[in-house]
Amino acid sequence: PQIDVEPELTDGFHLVIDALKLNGIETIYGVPGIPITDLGRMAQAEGIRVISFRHEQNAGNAAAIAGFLTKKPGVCLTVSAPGFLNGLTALANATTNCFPMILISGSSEREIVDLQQGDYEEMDQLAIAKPLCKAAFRVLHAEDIGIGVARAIRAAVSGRPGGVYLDLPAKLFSQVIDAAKGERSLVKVIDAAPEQIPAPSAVKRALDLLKGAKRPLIILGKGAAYAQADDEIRELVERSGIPYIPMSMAKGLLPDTHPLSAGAARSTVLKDSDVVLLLGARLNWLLSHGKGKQWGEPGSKKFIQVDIEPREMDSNVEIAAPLVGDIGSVVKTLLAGIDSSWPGVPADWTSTINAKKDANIAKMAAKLGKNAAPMDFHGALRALRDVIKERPDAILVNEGANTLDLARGVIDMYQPRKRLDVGTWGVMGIGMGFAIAAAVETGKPVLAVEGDSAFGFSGMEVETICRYNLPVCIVIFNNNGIYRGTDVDPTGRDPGTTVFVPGSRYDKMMEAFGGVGVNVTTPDELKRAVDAAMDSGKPTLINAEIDPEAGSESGNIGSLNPQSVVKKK
Ligand SMILES: Cc1ncc(Cn2c(C)c(CCOP(=O)(O)OP(=O)(O)O)sc2=O)c(N)n1
Ligand SMILES: Nc1ncnc2c1ncn2[C@@H]1O[C@H](COP(=O)(O)OP(=O)(O)O)[C@@H](O)[C@H]1O
Ligand SMILES: [Mg+2]
Repeated sequence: PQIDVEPELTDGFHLVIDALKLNGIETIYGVPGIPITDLGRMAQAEGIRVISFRHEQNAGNAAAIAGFLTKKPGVCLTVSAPGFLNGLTALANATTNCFPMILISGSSEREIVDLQQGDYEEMDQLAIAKPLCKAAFRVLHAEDIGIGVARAIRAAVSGRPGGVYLDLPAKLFSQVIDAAKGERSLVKVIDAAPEQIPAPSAVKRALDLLKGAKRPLIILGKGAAYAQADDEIRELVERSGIPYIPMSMAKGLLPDTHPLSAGAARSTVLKDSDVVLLLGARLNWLLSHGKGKQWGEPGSKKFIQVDIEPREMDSNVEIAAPLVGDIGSVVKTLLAGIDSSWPGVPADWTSTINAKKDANIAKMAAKLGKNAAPMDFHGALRALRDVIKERPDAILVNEGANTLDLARGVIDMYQPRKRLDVGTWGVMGIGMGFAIAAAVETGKPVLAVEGDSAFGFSGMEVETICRYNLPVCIVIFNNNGIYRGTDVDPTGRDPGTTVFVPGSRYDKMMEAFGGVGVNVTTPDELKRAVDAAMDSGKPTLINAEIDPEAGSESGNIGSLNPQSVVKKK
């Protein structure tokens, strides 16, 4: 007798999970809710680590930095409409910073959205996401899930990495198809981020320029950190003898204490260099667009730019030697050209730099000595500088204004991809998302150095940090306000617009969820508390009391703020 065998079936839920696992996605950062609550549960049950946050922006920031750290796209999963919108800031920030991530959001049914009939959380998410990210796709049929996930992964990591939006309407998940057909529909992405070998003519043009330089400079950007070509980059600096400056998230590619680091002589080398080799760094506002007095006489510079994105060339100033390719491939070919014929770097250039460096390091040292209460930024930062020197594999997350600008210059980094901060946008709120993903992706201890305002953008995630028992030590530089803690309302009615509750104790927040809370008033107390946190690996929040008078408005970028010239009568 014919035994009717039920054909084995699969559905949208399982196909999404199978597609992610097939492509090596091991973690999802998100916030549960309709229509993706069960997707998260099922993913967890099938071995994907699912980290549930308190706000989608933080989950998105976690996914973005996971992408930067691993070169695999970080995945953020949200509900439709408001959850999707909360994830968009992180998706746009990832795209701006060239971090590979995929924002997967559930969405309303097309037929209802397109007729604007008022679905639950109705929004045309795909249309809204498109202008804010590198690529955006929607999947309507279960048999297309494999291709949809594959396209999202390749778009996120190939060429210039960036944010990708993947729109999954609610009805897709419960669509059922034959299991064998489903299996065949899955795509394992081959060579998602293909090497892009530079043209030999472009390499020769760049080398000729470098060989003729009297005062060459290398600028390492976070693209160079992302490339994970650490040995080649170090070899390029050391074999050529060319001084370098690291942009913020490129610090640690070579130790900041390296003899060829010109970080402490930044203004000298930007002004007096004659050939500048940009490695994964854009000439955007962070480098004054390659123009103006800090770059010396107009036309006094020749730029060589190494970038995977051809259209980056000439974005701000003329690039004399564009070198298009992935940094690993480009640096390998440059190294091949730095052989016995390499003329080396003129001694007067390196000695000029060293003299300037020594003077600036001495000036800084004088500021770091104070060990009293109330702490100023420099006293507190000296303690944290010593922690990182003793624990070079700890990951430093940093945001704020003074807390960011001063920490960048004081805390030396010794290993690549260990400093994670506000990046190209200078966005506040990345702190806890970055700290959580850094701990989850690397297992290393994380030190998050936060301005008290900056912390406030993502501070509710201290509960998430406790729930997963992550080795995160948060230090809040509590100067009682944004930039400073001294503004007053001239009418006397309210507090000033940039101050907070005096004497606030953020450490009590961490205690509320079972973590360790500490209040410190001197650098020595701060050092002891951070060391204890690093040794214990327990979630810790240290409330570091900083003098509200310390610091300056908007840190180093106060000049960007428009000032009113009209004094109202
Ligand atoms: C999303 C967002 N909102 C607001 C700002 C403006 N902003 C804000 C609000 C900063 C916080 C500075 O205060 P802080 O307490 O974090 O640091 P310091 O007091 O140590 O300077 S720094 C800065 O540029 C921003 N960059 N990003
Ligand atoms: N693997 C890579 N190879 C080459 N260039 C890369 C790679 N990954 C990213 N990039 C480029 O690196 C640049 C990073 O610049 P930017 O974010 O301005 O760095 P920073 O802010 O540190 O100066 C981007 O233009 C991006 O296209
Ligand atoms: Mg502050």
